[in-house]
Amino acid sequence: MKPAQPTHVSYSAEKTRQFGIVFTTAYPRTGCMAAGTIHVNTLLHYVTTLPIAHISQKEGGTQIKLTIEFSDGGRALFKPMRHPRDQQTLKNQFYFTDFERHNAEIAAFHLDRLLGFRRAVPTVGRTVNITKDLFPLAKGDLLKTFFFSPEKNHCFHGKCSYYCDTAHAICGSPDMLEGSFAVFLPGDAEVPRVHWRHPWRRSYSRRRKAEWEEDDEYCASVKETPPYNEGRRLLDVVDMAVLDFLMGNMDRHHYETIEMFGNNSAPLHLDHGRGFGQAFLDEASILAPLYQCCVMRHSTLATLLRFHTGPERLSAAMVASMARDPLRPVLWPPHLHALDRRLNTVLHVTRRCLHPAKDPNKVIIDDFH
Ligand SMILES: Nc1ncnc2c1ncn2[C@@H]1O[C@H](COP(=O)(O)OP(=O)(O)OP(=O)(O)O)[C@@H](O)[C@H]1O
Ligand SMILES: [Mn+2]
Repeated sequence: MKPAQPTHVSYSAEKTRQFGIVFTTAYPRTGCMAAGTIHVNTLLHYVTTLPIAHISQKEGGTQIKLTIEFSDGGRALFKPMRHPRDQQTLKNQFYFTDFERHNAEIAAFHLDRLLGFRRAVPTVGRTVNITKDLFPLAKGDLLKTFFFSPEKNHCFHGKCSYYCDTAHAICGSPDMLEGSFAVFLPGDAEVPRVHWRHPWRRSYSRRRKAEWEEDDEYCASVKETPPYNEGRRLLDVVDMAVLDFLMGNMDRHHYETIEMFGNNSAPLHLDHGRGFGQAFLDEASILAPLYQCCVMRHSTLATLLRFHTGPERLSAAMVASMARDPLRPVLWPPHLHALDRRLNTVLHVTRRCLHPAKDPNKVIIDDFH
C-alpha cells in the first residue's frame, strides 16, 4: 500500500474491543472500506451493549456531556436527549444558544459516512436508566445535581456554562433516557490533536457579522494563508460545508486534525449537536466556502450526483443506514426531505461556479488518482 495519507478513521480488529482507535489508511474503492464498515459496526454494537462502569462530566465545551467508561475500559462521549426529534430550533435562538440534539450527532455520523468522508467519530444511540446506570456512578458536583421532578421523573443537570440548571434539567421517563454515544478519541497524551479556528467561523455575537459575511473576495485571502494555500485543506473545508449545509449545522467554529499526520490529512468531523434543528429552512450561507471559493473535490461531486440521480436518494440511504440504530427512527421525516432538497441546492451552487469558469478542472478538482 501507498505511504499513509489517512482519509478515513478505521479501527484495528484487535483494538476494537478496547475502543482504542487506530488510524490506518483506507483507500476508497478498495476492500479496505468494507472491512472498515464491519469494524465500525462491531464497535458500535459494543457501545450499545456493554455495561457502564464509570461516568464523569466531560470538561470543555458549553453544554453537558458525560464521559462514559464501559466495563472493559473503553470509553464514549454521551450527549443526552434534550427534546423530541420534531422540536425545531426556537425562532429566537441563535445558532450559539440552540440546544444540542443527541439524534443530530447520530445522524451526522451516518451522513458523513454515506458521503464517503468517514471523518466523523462513530456514534450510536443508546437508552440508559438514570436510576440504575448513571445515579449510582455519579460523584462530586455531578451527583449533587440529581433530583426527582414533580412528575417523579429522575433528573440531573450537571455543571456547565449553558443550560446546566434546574430549569433545564435532563429528565428520564421516568428514568429512561436516550443519548448519543460517540466512540472516544485517544487521549491528547497518546494522539495529540491540533485545534484550528474555522476560516468561515460565524461571529458568535448577537450583533456583529463575521468578515466572510461582508466580503465576497474573502476566499482570496484564505487561499493565500497556510494551510489553505496548498494541499487538501481547502477542499476539506468545502466537504465540511457540504456536510453542514445538508444538516443545517451553523456551529462549525473550530475543527481538529491529528497532529502526527501533519497537514496532509483529513480534519475530524466533530460536534454535530446543532445540526438537524430546522427542517423547513435552508441556511445558504453555510455553503459560503463553496460559493466563495468555487472548488470541490471530484469524488464529492460524484457522490452527490449519485444520490441526486438515484436509484437510491440520499434520504432513502440515510433511512437504510440508520435502521440499525437502537434509537430508530433517528430523524423526524421532514429532515430527510430536507436532505434531498438541500442536495439539489449544493448541485445548483456548484453549477453556478462551473458556468462562468474558463477551466472547469480548476473548479472540480480531480482526486481520482
Ligand atoms: N468522541 C470524542 N472523543 C474525545 N473527545 C471528543 C470527542 N468528541 C469531541 N471531543 C472533544 O470534546 C470537546 C467538546 O465536544 P463538543 O464540541 O462535541 O461539545 P460542545 O459542548 O458542543 O462544545 P462547544 O461548546 O465548544 O461547541 C471537543 O472540542 C473535542 O475536542
Ligand atoms: Mn458545539
